Amino acid sequence: MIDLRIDGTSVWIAAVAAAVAVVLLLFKQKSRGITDTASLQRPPLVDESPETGVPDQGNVRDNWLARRKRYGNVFRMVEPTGGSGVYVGDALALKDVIEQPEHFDIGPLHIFAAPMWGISETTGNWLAREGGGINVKHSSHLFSGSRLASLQQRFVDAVQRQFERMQPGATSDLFQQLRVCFFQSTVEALFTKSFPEGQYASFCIWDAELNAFSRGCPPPEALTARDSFFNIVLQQIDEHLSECSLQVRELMADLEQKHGVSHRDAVAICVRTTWLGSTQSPLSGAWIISLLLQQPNMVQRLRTEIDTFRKSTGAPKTVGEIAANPDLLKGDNLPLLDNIVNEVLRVYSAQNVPRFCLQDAVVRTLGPNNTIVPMQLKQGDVLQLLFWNVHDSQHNPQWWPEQQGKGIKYNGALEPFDETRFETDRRPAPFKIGGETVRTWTPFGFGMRVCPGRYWAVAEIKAFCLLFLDRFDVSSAGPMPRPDPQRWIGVLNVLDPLPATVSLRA
Ligand code: HEM
Repeated sequence: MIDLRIDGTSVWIAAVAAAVAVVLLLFKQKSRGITDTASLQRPPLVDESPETGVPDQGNVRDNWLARRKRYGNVFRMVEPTGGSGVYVGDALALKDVIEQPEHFDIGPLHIFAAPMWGISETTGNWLAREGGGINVKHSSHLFSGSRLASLQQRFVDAVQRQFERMQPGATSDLFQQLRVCFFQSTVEALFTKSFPEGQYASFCIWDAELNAFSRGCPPPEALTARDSFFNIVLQQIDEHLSECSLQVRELMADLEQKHGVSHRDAVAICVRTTWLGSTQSPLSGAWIISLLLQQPNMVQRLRTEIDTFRKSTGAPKTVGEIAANPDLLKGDNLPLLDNIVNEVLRVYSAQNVPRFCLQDAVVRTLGPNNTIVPMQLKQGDVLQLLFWNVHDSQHNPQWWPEQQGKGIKYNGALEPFDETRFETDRRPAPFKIGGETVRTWTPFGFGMRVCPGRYWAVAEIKAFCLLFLDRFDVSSAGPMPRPDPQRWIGVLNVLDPLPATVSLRA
């Protein structure tokens, strides 16, 4: 997931703005034929909000909330560095952006972000043009159907190996332990069982520095961490390709043979996909178990749900067999688990993805009483699409109504956790405006750039949860850890440890 933070220290946006001239040149040809709003009656520019407009709140999350309170769901922010970005958290404006890829593209941003994964300038340019779309489309194919099933089986085998090694009886930071297990299982599933252990701490150092890589000045320790991860992936591919997942083998073959990407760059694109698959999912897995430990009654209900389902499947299946089969994990079979995963994605996953405005364009935003307020975006604007803002139940109670007595607001979370809001009769529906349908639930984005790993993400989070509950009991769990308000945008990082003792279930 693309994690571009809006903290005061970030000069990412400034770097992008400074390079706009280059990008515009690159995209001159592409922009031909796009309607220029000069010929239309111009709606107002997205409000310009001077940096001084809202006092610094001390962390990324509270800065965002204060700005939203003052400027609404779509606003231009002038960063302390002088660069500017437009934050789009309005359901209708998001639709307009996503559905006009000819106006709003992620492509140019690939050029700046390429060093994050060791992608060369040439391939960064290819990704910025046709390569980005090709890669997302091919990845969607790789992470679905029978290919997904084989990857999921590898993931489940890897989780079981990890869980076998967990020390029952010891008290430790369970949140951290779970993240590590999930991460290791992900890389073993994608590559091989011999993927060296102990990489997660270094991965996190690198993962936190997308902004710095994008502006060309990563800290030395992040560069070392990236290179170390890159070299392990390179070694896995060069020395054990036949043992790697279908996903890795087919991605490499497609990039090298069909698109003429160099071997090193094909590896770098694999590194990028692995990174995208290893940032959010391990955190989501750890958040879900942490939440369950706060609600023993929910654990009991989940165990009953899985037992009932196991027995209903003709020849009874083991939990491992169910966890390895993405079809069996679907919401119709295990509705409580499905609702919990959705609510984790809603409350503990603050989605933020960037787009670049290729040509002056108008987007519609929602005004009071279902009115439509058009706003103008300028060529060169860097947009941050905030899907999570639409999911915010406190901010949008019309789509996410609360029910008396339901939901628990945990320490540091912005809103109550209430998995019942995804039950059939409460499930969020898209809303209609003038006969047009607008989405209100998009944890993986939508349209041409929708997350190609979404089915795997959901299947692996569910499998991780089921395998854990099947194998372990937990005692003396500490309180729910708080999400880190400084690392707000992207799936939420954790601020506190979760001390807990695991024991094997009888
Ligand atoms: C909880 C887990 C995850 C969440 C919430 C998530 C969410 C997202 C979102 C919101 C986007 C951007 C969509 C857009 O630009 O409009 C995205 C892109 C992407 N995700 Fe995921 N994702 C998750 C897990 C995964 C996994 C497991 C993989 C695969 C290993 C993956 C691979 C990708 C790729 C390849 C892209 C496309 C980036 C591009 O445009 O080139 N994601 N994801």
